[in-house]
Amino acid sequence: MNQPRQTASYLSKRLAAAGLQPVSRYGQNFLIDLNLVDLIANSAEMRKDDVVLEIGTGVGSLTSRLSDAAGAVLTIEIDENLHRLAKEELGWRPNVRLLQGDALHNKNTLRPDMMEQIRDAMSRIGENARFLLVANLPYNVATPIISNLMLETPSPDVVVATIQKEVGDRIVAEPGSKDYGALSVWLQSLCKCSIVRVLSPKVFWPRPNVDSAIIRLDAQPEWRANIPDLRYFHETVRTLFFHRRKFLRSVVVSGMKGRLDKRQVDEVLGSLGYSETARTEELPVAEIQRLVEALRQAEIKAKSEKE
Ligand SMILES: C[S@@+](CC[C@H](N)C(=O)[O-])C[C@H]1O[C@@H](n2cnc3c(N)ncnc32)[C@H](O)[C@@H]1O
Repeated sequence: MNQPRQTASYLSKRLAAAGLQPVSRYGQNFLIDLNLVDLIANSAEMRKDDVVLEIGTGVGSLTSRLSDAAGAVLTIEIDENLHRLAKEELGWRPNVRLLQGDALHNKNTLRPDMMEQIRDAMSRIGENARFLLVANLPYNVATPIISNLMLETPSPDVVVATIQKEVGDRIVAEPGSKDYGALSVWLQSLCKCSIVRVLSPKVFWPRPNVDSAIIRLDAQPEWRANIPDLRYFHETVRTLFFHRRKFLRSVVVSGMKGRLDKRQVDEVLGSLGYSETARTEELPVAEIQRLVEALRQAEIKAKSEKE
């Protein structure tokens, strides 16, 4: 089967022939530079024992490259019309499964049957199977998709995704910078994070209003194993960055309300040597991990004292 020639005019004609137009609420900005579609696929360094999840099939141009390189591809598209078009293009490929629907079950969870299919595909491939997310993600849901995927079983070994550049900057941000926040700490605690390429709006049709970036995340299982309670860590990091401008002490006191009192919070912060004027956004990732674990232990102690 011929690969679609993904230029803006090819795509607009193809959609028009099906009576369709890009739907902006679904973040339908299609990559029209085939070299960049290749760059995304190549950056993932796929193997035949990889199971790849693609969120946002579109008309399937990245999907066909994923199918060529990986063992199995599960691709999901929210738009019924695009799902139908992609099925016509890709339906003959034995290692591609196309799902129609929302990849997110709600803002904190991915669609359970999608994850079930990933697990099934991995068990079919066997013990060397890896799980990858490779996608040109819809920008409005890129952050919950990547963040929540890290809490799933399996979580991805590698993520290569096109996202809004601003989100990419937040992912790789260093402590003390304006972009450093909960997303940086969460993902940098679990993965080596890098920006592969910044993309101008020109390489998409229709053009988005913002720059984009291809990011790559490489999971580090030994880092993950150092975090005793991932869900607690995820939630608490979000709490710590909720009020960026406040001092750490007042952020922790308000975030831990009903769980730890002021004296208990001061004990934790004192034991870690934080001054009155410390701020969360200045703390390196490893220090935030230490702080969250100390808060968790203090909560466990406080609960056991109540009982
Ligand atoms: C940026 S486009 C990428 C399309 C194609 N993969 C490409 O590279 O040109 C994002 C796609 O995700 C789809 N989409 C948006 N929200 C979605 C969601 N919650 N679940 C699944 N697909 C979604 C859109 O309809 C759109 O086709």
